[in-house]
Amino acid sequence: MSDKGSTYLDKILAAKRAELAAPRATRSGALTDRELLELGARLPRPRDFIGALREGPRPGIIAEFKRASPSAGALREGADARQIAMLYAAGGAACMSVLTDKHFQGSLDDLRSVRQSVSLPLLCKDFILEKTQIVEAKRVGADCVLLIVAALPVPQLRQLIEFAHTLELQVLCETRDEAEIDRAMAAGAKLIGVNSRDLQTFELDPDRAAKLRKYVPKSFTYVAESGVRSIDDALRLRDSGADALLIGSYFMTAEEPGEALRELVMAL
Ligand SMILES: O=P(O)(O)OC[C@@H](O)[C@@H](O)c1c[nH]c2ccccc12
Repeated sequence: MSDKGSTYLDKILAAKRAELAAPRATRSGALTDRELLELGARLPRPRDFIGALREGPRPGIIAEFKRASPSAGALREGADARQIAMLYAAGGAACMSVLTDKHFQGSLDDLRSVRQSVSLPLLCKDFILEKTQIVEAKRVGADCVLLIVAALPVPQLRQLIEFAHTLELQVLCETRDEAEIDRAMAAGAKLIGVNSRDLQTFELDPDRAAKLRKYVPKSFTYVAESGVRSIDDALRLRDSGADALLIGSYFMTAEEPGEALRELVMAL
């Protein structure tokens, strides 16, 4: 157990706030809300991330490009985002996620590279705290953004969901317990994720996503996030009723990421 105030999530969020407070090179840094909305609305229309998950065989796979994680360190030295994206697309991913936060050695450039190489719907996986980040995600080609309920007070969560939806971006709202699921649904989320890894401690509870499935009505799309380490893990989550599985490390550490994905998709 770690004290409140010194958890991993708190540290990452503090670093993110400092990053956001520093003068930025990007155009959207100094804009008013209205200017941000106008800028965001002019960007190309996003793809239908949720539709891609629901149309194909269930559960749809969201394959994640992830260079490293704070808990495991580097996952694949020198990984090339374009190349991995093409392997994921050919291997049968419904969608892709790109980790763009620097604690995971990611960047928005990775997302931009992936956008240039595949047409799959893309999730920008970052610690989003303000509207500028949503516009930046859309600018590099995201179709969906992650919002973490544990990182955002309810009014802010609601406002960011609404802002993303106005820009026609979809939102994956990440939760870890029943109370957070209720907050996500009340705030307007349609795509609900349950992360089996606790971002406060980085500990994995492999049954969490299956246990919490019953709290989310079928009209929402339910994503089981993290901790799939084998085909059996994926089958168990499928049987618990997950609509989609978000999987990163298992593919990134596989000798052949595209093959590992193809085998998993065939087994489901
Ligand atoms: O590598 P895994 O265990 O398959 O997990 C992927 C994804 O769920 C994980 O990267 C993740 C889920 N939510 C997050 C929030 C921030 C950073 C990372 C994450």
